[in-house]
This record gives sequence, structure tokens and C-alpha cells, in this order.
Amino acid sequence: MNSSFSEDSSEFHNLRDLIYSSPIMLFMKGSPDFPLCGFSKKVVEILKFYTDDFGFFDVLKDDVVREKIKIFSNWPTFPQVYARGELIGGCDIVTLLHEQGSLREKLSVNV
Ligand SMILES: N[C@@H](CCC(=O)N[C@@H](CS)C(=O)NCC(=O)O)C(=O)O
Repeated sequence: MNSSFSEDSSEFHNLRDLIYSSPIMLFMKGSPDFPLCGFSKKVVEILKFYTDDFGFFDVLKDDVVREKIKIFSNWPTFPQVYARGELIGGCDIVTLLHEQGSLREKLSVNV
């Protein structure tokens, strides 16, 4: 695999487009209906507490996205939760924010 990655590359823009493809975007293993990792499963459960309206991308189905988004966001694991293009974090951070009561604001969910 060609691992070169620059901000000028079309891959960068494709990745950005993907991250922005939904106001809340979850990069996970499996799907919300069938998570294939306990960390992804937990984050789906937490997100669903606030809304069912989020996009997802299954990184197990695309090794290029799986590796490049780690570099792009400087975040080495999945799940990764984004709100309006901004990385919120993975399972630990999302769980903590949920428990602290500040996740709703981070997600900008008005429900
Ligand atoms: N502490 C992490 C746990 C997530 C984690 O360790 N994920 C691993 C195993 S599912 C991972 O994504 N590894 C990189 C990979 O599989 O590409 C979090 O808070 O999200």
C-alpha cells in the first residue's frame, strides 16, 4: 500500500468529505446494527441515547480509510466520533463525556 499522504492529495479531500458527510459521523468496526467490536458497540449505544441520526463508516471494509484516518486525525484506534467534522474522541472519551453530562453539547444535538 502506498502510505504517502499529503494535504494536497485527493485522498485527503475524500477523507474530509467522508468525515463531514453527516453532522455526527462514527468510524467504527461493523455497523450500528451489528457492531464487530465492544468499543464500537458501546459508542453506538451511547450515541443512540441522544439520537438515531448519525452516519457511520465501517473501517473493516476499507483498509485505506482505516489507516489514513488514523494519520489524518492523529488518533490510532476505532471507534472515532466526529461532530461537524471535529473529532470528539473514541470510546473512553465519549463514555466520560456522557457520564459528565457534556456529550449532548459536544454533539450539538438539540433533543
Ligand atoms: N481506548 C480506546 C479503545 C479502542 C481500541 O483500542 N480500538 C482498537 C481495537 S478495536 C483499534 O481500533 N485498533 C486499531 C485498528 O484496529 O486499526 C477508545 O477509547 O476508543
